[in-house]
Amino acid sequence: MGMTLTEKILAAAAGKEKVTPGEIVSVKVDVAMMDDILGPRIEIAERLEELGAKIWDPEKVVVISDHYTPPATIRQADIVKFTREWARSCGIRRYHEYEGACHQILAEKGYIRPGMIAVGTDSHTCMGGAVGAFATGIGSTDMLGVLVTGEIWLKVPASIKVFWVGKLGPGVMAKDIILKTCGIIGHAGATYRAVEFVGPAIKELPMDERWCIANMAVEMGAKNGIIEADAITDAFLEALGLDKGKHFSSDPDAVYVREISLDASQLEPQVACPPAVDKVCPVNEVAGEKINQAYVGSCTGGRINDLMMVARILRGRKVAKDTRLLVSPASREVYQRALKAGFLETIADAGGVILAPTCGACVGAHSGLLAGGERCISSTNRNFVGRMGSPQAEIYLASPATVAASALEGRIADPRPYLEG
Ligand SMILES: CC(C)[C@H](C(=O)O)[C@@H](O)C(=O)O
Ligand code: SF4
Repeated sequence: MGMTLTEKILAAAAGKEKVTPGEIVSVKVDVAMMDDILGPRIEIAERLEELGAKIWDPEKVVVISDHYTPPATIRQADIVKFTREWARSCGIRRYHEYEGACHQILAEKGYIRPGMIAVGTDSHTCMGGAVGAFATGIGSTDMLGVLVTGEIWLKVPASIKVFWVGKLGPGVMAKDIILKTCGIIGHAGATYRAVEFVGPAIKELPMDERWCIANMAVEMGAKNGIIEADAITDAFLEALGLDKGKHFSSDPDAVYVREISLDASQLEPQVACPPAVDKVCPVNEVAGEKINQAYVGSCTGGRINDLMMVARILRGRKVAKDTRLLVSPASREVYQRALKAGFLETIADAGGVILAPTCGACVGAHSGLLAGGERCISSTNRNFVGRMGSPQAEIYLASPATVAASALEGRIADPRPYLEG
């Protein structure tokens, strides 16, 4: 009986020929990421000191201050200062702040590569699976164990295969693929599972779009989301001057606990309705709902490909009166590329407001952008009560294309008419 991609990566990292779902293995970690909000300040620094323990390999540790940059309170500023000083004191060279969301930094710097084991103190660390690595979010206690030993124990997750055939139509994006998938599997339907995305519709996606899909695996409860590395992955890493890593692929006779087959050519733009990520429907079922705010940003939907799509829809048009369009590039690097490409100018000319690259708005770390009774459509990954501000505000999740079209109309809108011709 063969192994799946996830099982093969875990077997190699555990130094074993074979692993089976449910088995407990100890694997060597290649990348350990901590962010400011759940990183060293949450007991890790203190416990390491108490233990008199050293970090097993500072070169494999990445620390990123992103949730609290820019700080909205003095306490947040203190946390960023503590995180920065701790990283320096431990000789951690790869410390980043004011550069954007942690998962985008891990991605665009090529810190995570095919075949690697990557762990991070943030639930969307699974985004690293987009390059054919095993990447998962862990808590601070587990991270303490990783920092001291360089290993982590894992229960091998059984795999779900999501097979996407066909080709996405104009105005339909990877976010629509992952929202549709979340709607089918449900917010807990992949609990402690690996979700492997395969098929021609996935294979033709550029890296920017693959990150979005792997990022939201955790919104189905998944342990990890993963896309097999291929020539597109290699080209992405080559452009960074990095090695291709170790490519693995699922055996033809690999065993999956569930297999779902979907057709991207039939896929319409999707929307996740408040207050759950799996309350998903085609955009036209909620089109016309008034919105007060449209948000483009985050590690899910703030990349250059997203900003290019937003600029394409906004070009020569104006954001609706009484509607706020806020755009936060996923990282400083994306910001600079979008500036050079003129996308930010186009967005600003249409009436969009460009915010700094930050987690802040996505997770309400800036004490929230939304007042009670307001409605926002957002390219982010969570729409829980109170996520972006008032508990009486509502958040719809959608692709950057749908967000842009909705900003123009001041109501939830299908982006496809804006892309015809
Ligand atoms: C605040 C942080 C712990 C959280 C996460 O782990 O995902 C955040 O990044 C989020 O998006 O909700
Ligand atoms: S989901 Fe939002 S808050 Fe969480 S890491 Fe990504 S950008 Fe930051």
